[in-house]
Amino acid sequence: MAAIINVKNFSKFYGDYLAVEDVSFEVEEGSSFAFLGPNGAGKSTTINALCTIIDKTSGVLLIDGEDVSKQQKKVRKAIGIVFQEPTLDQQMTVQENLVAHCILYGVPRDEIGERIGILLDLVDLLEWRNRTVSTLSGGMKRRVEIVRALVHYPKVLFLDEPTTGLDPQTRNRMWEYIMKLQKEKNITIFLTTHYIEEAEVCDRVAIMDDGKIIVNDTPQALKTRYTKTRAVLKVKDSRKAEIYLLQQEFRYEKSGEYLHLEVDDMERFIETIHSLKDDVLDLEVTKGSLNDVFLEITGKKIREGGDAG
Ligand SMILES: Nc1ncnc2c1ncn2[C@@H]1O[C@H](COP(=O)(O)OP(=O)(O)OP(=O)(O)O)[C@@H](O)[C@H]1O
Repeated sequence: MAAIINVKNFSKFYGDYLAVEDVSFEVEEGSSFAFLGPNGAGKSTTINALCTIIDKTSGVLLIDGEDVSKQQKKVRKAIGIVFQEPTLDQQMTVQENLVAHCILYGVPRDEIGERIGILLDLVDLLEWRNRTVSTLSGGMKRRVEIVRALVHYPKVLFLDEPTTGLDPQTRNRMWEYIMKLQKEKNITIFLTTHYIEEAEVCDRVAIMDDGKIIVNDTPQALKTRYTKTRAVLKVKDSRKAEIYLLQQEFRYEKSGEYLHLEVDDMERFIETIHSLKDDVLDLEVTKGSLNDVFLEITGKKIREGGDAG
């Protein structure tokens, strides 16, 4: 698949301060890409440069083949943005906010009503279209913002901490809506978040620290590379199993009926389980979490300074 976002050697100085240093990455069309990092890592700077809100110091940033510094109008039409801070007009109705956005983005007038209707329906807000925004809940407002970001049919949707401050249930529902919209419209999602479970369901995860991208891979590959796989084993004859594990040089701990071990070499582990198969009563194998990956790479917890919601 082709890359729809293409960043090469991007750097950004604020005065003398180098906030982003020589960052390169690509995002495939139709995929979801989570951009993680501790506070001050340079995520907003990168997203703002891609969204034409700030200019780069050096490098090349392309969206759908267009240079974000030179083709700002084209790029703005190709993207939708949902920021953490709400930007809807509180005194206007849902419909009025969305129509104003459509006009600004040159959506053909005879399509405006239908597009708004379809998208509001997808996020279960059709019957709220004539309500004043100030009367909606936080989660509903955020859904309206997502509809607004999509109503001009962008190819890329930028979500900068879109669910911060929402309760866990609303966050889950929001995320379901986002995934549904992504599938139906084949939109590319570029997400920054402090909630690791939102990154977990993305196709790729990049972790930024101190202005640089440290890793960029699938969640599964990151977990395999940066965390330990652990196994918990229950056997009929624990002495026999323990002797075998020691012979095979596995480190293990005993806890009640269970043996806990670290799996450094999956092939050797599978062979071991195969040899013990007549004795094994129960087996659970778990990889470390994306949280563990984040901690291993940055030395910080992802929610440090983030919203604890
Ligand atoms: N306008 C600015 N002027 C000077 N320094 C800035 C400016 N904007 C950001 N910075 C600095 O650049 C660095 C990167 O900031 P940025 O906002 O991109 O980080 P972030 O990863 O988005 O952090 P957060 O998770 O807190 O939003 C930080 O050290 C920040 O203080």
